[in-house]
Amino acid sequence: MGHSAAAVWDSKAAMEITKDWKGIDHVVLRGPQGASARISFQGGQVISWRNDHGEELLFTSSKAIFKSPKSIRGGITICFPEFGNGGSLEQHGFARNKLWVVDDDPPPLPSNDSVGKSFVDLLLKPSEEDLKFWPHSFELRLRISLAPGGNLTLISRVRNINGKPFSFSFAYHTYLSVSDISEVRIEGLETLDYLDNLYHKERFTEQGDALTFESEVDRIYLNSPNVIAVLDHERKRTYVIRKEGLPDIVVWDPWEKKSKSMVNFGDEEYKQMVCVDAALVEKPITLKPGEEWTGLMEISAVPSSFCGENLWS
Ligand SMILES: O=P(O)(O)OC[C@H]1O[C@@H](O)[C@H](O)[C@@H](O)[C@@H]1O
Repeated sequence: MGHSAAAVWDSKAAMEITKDWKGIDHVVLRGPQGASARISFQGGQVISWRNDHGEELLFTSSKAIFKSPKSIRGGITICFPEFGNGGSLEQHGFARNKLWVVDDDPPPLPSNDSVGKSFVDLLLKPSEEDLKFWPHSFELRLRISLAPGGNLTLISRVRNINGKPFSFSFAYHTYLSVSDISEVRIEGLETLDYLDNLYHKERFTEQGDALTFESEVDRIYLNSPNVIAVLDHERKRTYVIRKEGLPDIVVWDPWEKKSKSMVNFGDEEYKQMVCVDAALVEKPITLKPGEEWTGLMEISAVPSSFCGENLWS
C-alpha cells in the first residue's frame, strides 16, 4: 500500500543543521511539497524562504557582504533592542549582529502554533560585552516555523530574567522580493498615521487608498491592523503579513539615490525589493523582572487571484 508524500512526511525530520560556506551554522526547514526556509545562526536571520515551486520570496542583495559579525542585506533580520539609529546602540540594535544558539529546551509556547510544521528554536543571551553597552538581563527566543503550505512564522519572546525593568523596541526587518517596485501596492495602511523618517519623524496621515511607490519611502505606520497585504501585480503574487504584539508597520524602499550610497546594495536593486517590517517602534515595551513579551509575524505568499474580498474578515 502506497503512502502519499504528505502522509510519510515527518515535520520533526524536516529540520537540518548545516554549515554555510563561511562555516557558520544554519538551519534548513523543509515543507512536504518543496517549500523551504534557511536561517543563519548569525543574527538568527532568515536568509531564504522558497515556495513549493522553488521560487525565492525574500530579497537578498547581490552585493550583500557575508562577513561576520554583520547581518547581510536582505532576508529577515531581527532588530532588537532598538530600531533605527535614535538610541545608544548600533542601528537596529545588536541582535542581528550576534551569533545565536539552538534553544534545546524552550519553555512551551501558549498556543500549539507549531503542530505539523517544521521549526527551529534559537536563543540569544547577552554576552559580557553586550552587558557593558546594554546592562539588562534578557533572553531572546525565536521560533521560526514553516507550515506544510509554505507559510513562514516567526515568534519572538523577550524575557526579563531578574534584573531591573528595561524597555526595548523590536522589528522583523523583512525584505520581500518583488518583480518591480512600480508594480507594488500595499493595502491595510490607508487612513493610518505614520512617522516619516525622511522628514525628521514628522507625523502625517496616509491619504491614498493604498501605498504605491514613486520615490524613496521610509515610514513607520502606527497602530496598523494585524493583517496587511503587499500586492505584486506583475508577478501576480500577494504577500499577506499577519502580526500579533507588534503594533507598527515600517515600510522602506531606498530608491535611486540612497541605493547608490549603500556599498552592500546594487544601484538598481531598489526595484526588486520592498521592506515591510512588523514592528514595535513608537511605544517601546517595558518588562519588569520575570515578565515576558511575545511578538509574532506570519507571512504567506499566495497567487493574487486567491486574495478576494475576504482578506480583511
Ligand atoms: O541599512 P540598515 O541598517 O539595514 O537599515 C536599512 C533601513 O531600514 C529601515 O527599516 C529603516 O526605516 C531605514 O531608515 C534604514 O535605512
